[in-house]
Amino acid sequence: MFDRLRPLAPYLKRYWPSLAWGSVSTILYNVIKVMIPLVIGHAIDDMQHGLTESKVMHHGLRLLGIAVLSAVFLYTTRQVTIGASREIEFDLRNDLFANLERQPASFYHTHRTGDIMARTTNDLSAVRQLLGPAIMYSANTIVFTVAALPFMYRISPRLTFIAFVPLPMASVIVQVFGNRIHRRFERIQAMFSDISAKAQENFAGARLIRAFAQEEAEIEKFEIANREYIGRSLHLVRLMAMLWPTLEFMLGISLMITLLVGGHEVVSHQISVGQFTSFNVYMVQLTFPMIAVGWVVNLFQRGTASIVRIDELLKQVPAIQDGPEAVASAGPVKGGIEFRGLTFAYGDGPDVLKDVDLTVPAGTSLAVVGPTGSGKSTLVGLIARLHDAKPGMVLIDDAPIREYPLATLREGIGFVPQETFLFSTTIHQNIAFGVPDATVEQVKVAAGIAHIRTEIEEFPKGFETMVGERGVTLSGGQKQRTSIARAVLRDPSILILDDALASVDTYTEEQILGGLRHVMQGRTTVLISHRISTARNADQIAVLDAGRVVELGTHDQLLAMNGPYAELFEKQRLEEELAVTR
Ligand SMILES: Nc1ncnc2c1ncn2[C@@H]1O[C@H](COP(=O)(O)OP(=O)(O)OP(=O)(O)O)[C@@H](O)[C@H]1O
Repeated sequence: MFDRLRPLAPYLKRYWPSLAWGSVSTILYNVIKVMIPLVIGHAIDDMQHGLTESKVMHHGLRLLGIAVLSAVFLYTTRQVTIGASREIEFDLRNDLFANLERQPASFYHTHRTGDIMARTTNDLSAVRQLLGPAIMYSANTIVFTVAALPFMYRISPRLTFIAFVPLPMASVIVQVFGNRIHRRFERIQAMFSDISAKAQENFAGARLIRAFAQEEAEIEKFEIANREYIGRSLHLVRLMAMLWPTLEFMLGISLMITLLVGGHEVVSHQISVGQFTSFNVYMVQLTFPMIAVGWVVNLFQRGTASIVRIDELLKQVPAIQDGPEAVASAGPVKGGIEFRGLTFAYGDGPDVLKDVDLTVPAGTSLAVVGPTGSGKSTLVGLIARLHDAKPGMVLIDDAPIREYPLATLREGIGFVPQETFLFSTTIHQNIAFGVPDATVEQVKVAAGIAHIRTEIEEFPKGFETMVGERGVTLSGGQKQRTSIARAVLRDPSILILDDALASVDTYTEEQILGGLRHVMQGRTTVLISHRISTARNADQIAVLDAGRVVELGTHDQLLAMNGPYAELFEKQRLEEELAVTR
């Protein structure tokens, strides 16, 4: 079990002063608590040998002193230990978030959001319980038992031995139960992740579910998963319900043995009534710490299961990060892009791009057209290192792309992805994302270039309008243009538009392209499109088909080739004519 706790070592080390102080408080608290039975024992013995008012007062004051001191140390124990567990929880949560934030997009394709959320909430809370209450209660039990044993032994070695006989049995029971609890808890946590993931997907895909009238079916599926979860939880509850009474029963037997054997020792004058009473008070004082062992074991089992799940996320090394070849002084990016004999596959999958040779001089534009699935998004994703090509296949300003630190590379790129994403905040904040010190005027200018400024200003709150869950829902085209404004505001050397004009009409498209042409003078633009109208003015147009560049040239050159581009152009021209005559 301790092996599994190893990931916590650096955190425990960081807070060792608190933990050390917590340990000192725990020891002092328990040492003081051990005095209570002794004082009571003395008081009872005094009753048999002429009790006076002053003696009563004396014992009373001693008990009061003990109560005050133990209260103080109990307070510091709880405050320091639970406080440290909260600090560690804080650090762990930050580290988890930071590591998740550095993961490439592919990580989120292979890990479900709900599962990640469950690990960062439920599992984290289980780890905190282990670090706080579990450690505190087990330390209390151990220290109190160690402190009380010599006193109990001094009263009667035989009685101590006999009273403690059932306890090893109790620990065996706890161990057996503990293993089962651990296994069941692991299954419960895994199921909880499943349920969270299911709920998250349902909320995110709410529109689709309504559109396909799948509410009832989804509710039913959720209910099945939920029933399974509760079934497994009840299994655990049953186990726990058996553990506690078993432990209490063992302690009851201990008390009974104490009464039988101790009573006999009192009758035969081996120990006094006061000593017998002290012994009993010790046994009662030990009851809760012993019962707590069962609960603590449960917390330990849960916590260790959870730390393993959290550690899996913490250990996840971002697949794309600065390597040894990154040159700290590289950059800033000027905008020259080259794909040299580029062949690329996702993981062990088939080649998605094959032998791509393309050069985009800084300050020029490249349009990429081609059928769906031909590799267009993959190609532009390689420029921002959203996925990594083999070394030497992608060059920026004639240097291998990996020589640029990721931050420098991405600072020089404005990326408008195919699927736009807006945060639940104001339109201003959404556009200024990545440029936190952008002025209101700069945001407005960027919105103007993306041809969305007037529409935003028509909202009652203008650029301060909230988007998403807490505000307005923008149309697909409005979202795309907000996303373009966001990329333009970064003042990038390379602007990448991945089918970013698909949701706007041809008139708006023309206006945006006109604005961009002006802004992007001297900078590099790469745009993906299904429409010839978007691509036709680019300095170069590459036609991709099944991962290969099948045609490359200007609009006029490609038309003259009479190949797939000319075919596409003709098809779209006819479609436009039909739309006009209809
Ligand atoms: N993350 C990924 N993991 C594995 N395969 C992927 C991944 N992303 C894309 N692919 C595969 O790579 C191929 C090219 O996809 P890509 O998105 O680059 O095409 P595209 O030309 O941009 O298509 P579209 O015009 O439909 O957006 C497709 O076969 C796709 O299934």
